Amino acid sequence: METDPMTFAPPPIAAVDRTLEPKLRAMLDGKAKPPGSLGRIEDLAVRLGLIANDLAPRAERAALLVFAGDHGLTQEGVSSYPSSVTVAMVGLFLSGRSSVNAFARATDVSVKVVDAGVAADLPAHPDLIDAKVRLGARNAAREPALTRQETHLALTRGIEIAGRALDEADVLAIGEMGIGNSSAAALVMHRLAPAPLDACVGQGTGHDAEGLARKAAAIARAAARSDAEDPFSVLAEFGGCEIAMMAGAVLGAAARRRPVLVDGFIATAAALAAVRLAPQALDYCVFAHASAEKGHAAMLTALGAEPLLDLGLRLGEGTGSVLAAPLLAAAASLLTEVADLADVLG
Ligand SMILES: Cc1cc2ncn([C@H]3O[C@H](COP(=O)(O)O)[C@@H](O)[C@H]3O)c2cc1C
Ligand SMILES: O=C(O)c1cccnc1
Repeated sequence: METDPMTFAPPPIAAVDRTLEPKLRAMLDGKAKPPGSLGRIEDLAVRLGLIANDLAPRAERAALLVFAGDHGLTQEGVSSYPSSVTVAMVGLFLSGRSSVNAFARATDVSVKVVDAGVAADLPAHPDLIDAKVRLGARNAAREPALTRQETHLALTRGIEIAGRALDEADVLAIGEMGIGNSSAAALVMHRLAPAPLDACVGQGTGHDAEGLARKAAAIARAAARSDAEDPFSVLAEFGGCEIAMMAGAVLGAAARRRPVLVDGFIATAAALAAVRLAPQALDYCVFAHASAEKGHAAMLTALGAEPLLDLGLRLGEGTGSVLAAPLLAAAASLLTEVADLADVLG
């Protein structure tokens, strides 16, 4: 494993070979349907073919990793919920009774939780991956959330964990749990989109006017503390454990030439960091949905990305990425299972 924190090198990621696109389009046009009649599902099928570099991509089996971590920034009152909700929700994910578990059962997606940096020791569980970098990121309003060594470790573990998940799945889906992480994500967006702070700060779990002003002021203090703008330093200063590890997971999936379904605002901030570390990683990201969180639309625009769904979700956990997983399976099956019109007409 790479250990020099000053020299994080993303894994090799191949840019997709677009010469395959006309072939994929011709295949889709030849199916037993009017050309283009399946709209954006056809575009998705093309993307999956390019990602796999294969005319018969696979996308039936999706695995969700929920990256969990805490944030010292919560000491500044940035969230309307206490940090203890993070560990409580991890327990709920493991008992199968959260929103994302319910959606994952409905869509046949497997769920594992990654302890990237929850601020409590967690008992072992078969669906819990212990990748803890530290017991919660530091308070970014006062000091860097992570050291460079910790950031390096988080990225590296994310790459490895994604690789292992993809030994048993075709598609990686990412989601997160971490009270305070909409603030961390706002800071990542601010530096890496880049965008003015007020375009990046939103409600998160929900706030009244006073709460939102307190959140914005804490985020402004964190931003004033560091002028970091390279992606590795931004993850260290502001991102924290689960955002840095999710960025690693995006790189890991891309290095394996597999699609990664990116959830809402916080997961997209992690994907943005991954793309700034390795621009080719963007070809492998499928943005699941347009979150209702302020800032998500502008972050997607900065990435040149168009989300699949628009359902007004603003939860996280991977709820949006899990709901989008069947669309990938359907798109791939268009290429692999649907007859050609010429064969039907004889
Ligand atoms: C019960 C509960 C379940 C959640 N599941 C996801 N989040 C979401 O809310 C958090 C981010 O919002 P903020 O920055 O305002 O704390 C993250 O944990 C995110 O995944 C939840 C939040 C709560 C309260
Ligand atoms: O878009 C998201 O993923 C989101 C929005 C608010 C709070 N938690 C997550």
